[in-house]
Amino acid sequence: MKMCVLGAGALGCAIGGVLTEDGHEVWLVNRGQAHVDAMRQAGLTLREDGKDRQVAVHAATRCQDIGGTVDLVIVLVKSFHTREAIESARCIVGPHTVVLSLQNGLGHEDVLADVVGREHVLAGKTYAGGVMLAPGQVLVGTQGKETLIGELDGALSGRVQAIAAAFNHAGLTTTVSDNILGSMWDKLLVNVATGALSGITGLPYGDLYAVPEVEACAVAAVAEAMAVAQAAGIQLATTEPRQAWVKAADGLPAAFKASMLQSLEKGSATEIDYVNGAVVRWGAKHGIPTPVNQALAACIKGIERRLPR
Ligand SMILES: NC(=O)C1=CN([C@@H]2O[C@H](COP(=O)(O)OP(=O)(O)OC[C@H]3O[C@@H](n4cnc5c(N)ncnc54)[C@H](OP(=O)(O)O)[C@@H]3O)[C@@H](O)[C@H]2O)C=CC1
Ligand SMILES: CC(C)(CO)C(=O)C(=O)O
Repeated sequence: MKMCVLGAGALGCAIGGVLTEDGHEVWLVNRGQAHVDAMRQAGLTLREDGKDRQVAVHAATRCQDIGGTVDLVIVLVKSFHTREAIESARCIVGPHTVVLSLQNGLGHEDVLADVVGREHVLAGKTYAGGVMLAPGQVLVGTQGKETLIGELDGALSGRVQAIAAAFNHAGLTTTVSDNILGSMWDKLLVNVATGALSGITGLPYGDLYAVPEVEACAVAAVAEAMAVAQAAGIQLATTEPRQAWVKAADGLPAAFKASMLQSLEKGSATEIDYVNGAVVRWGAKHGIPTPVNQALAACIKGIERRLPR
């Protein structure tokens, strides 16, 4: 399959790297010249289980450099860059191209559909992870981590099954979901549990999980989000709020920092509007109060305001 990872940063390089190793023609598109130059010169370095391996990859700063359309675009820019990124990728979207977001949070599919047309768009979420170590080098956390993908209408189409088969063959444990909205909300609950609280406290997981008041707040935020999902008719696999809190730390070391904290430490904006902010918006639409998520979002917005501009 010919693919493009649009926004090949921490997670995009982890996923794009293993797909390349499995023989796919994968273009890693990232606007950062230093990162692209490093990948072109020395290949992409994947660090997994303490060992490094080099993968020869196609890397570009612009989709125009790919030459022609692709079968699959995997969107992995941060949420607030989605529109700009997909607009720059129109030249690689042909009549049969599928566009799949694996980003955290809610709302990306509408933005993608707006630009390329809803018929091109699949939805997805992943529990895989990646950390940028240096330009051209990423820490890969894909083994045993589930990815769920699906058609927006729940159809078990040939194209979604073909993509799942390709991902599975490459070692990305992937399931086709006939309830992708539910799967997306299950992942949202995981991010609601720890994202904002990590960002506000500045704590890595080992310390975050040692504070009972933090856990109580996380569980309350997830409970609100579950009430919103229920009012919106979303079918969740999560049956009680604490599951999301436990799942958020599954297999991660004590030193792990949630992506929201990593963003703030880099001086970047966070995806709060697409995570707790999405819960607040959906809550308002369905008449469910969301004071905990509102407070968490407000605190992160305040912290973002302090960042140097
Ligand atoms: N990292 C992880 O473990 C996980 C991440 N996710 C989700 O995946 C998404 C990506 O996260 P992550 O990989 O951590 O983020 P990164 O910031 O590491 O990667 C995104 C990259 O996309 C680049 N970019 C932004 N706009 C464009 C553009 N128009 N064209 C090309 N490149 C662009 C960014 O450049 P610049 O830095 O200049 O903005 C950045 O290098 C997020 O939604 C996140 O929530 C989900 C699960 C786990
Ligand atoms: C790793 C995980 C699942 C939970 O912290 C995550 O998605 C994030 O940090 O954004």
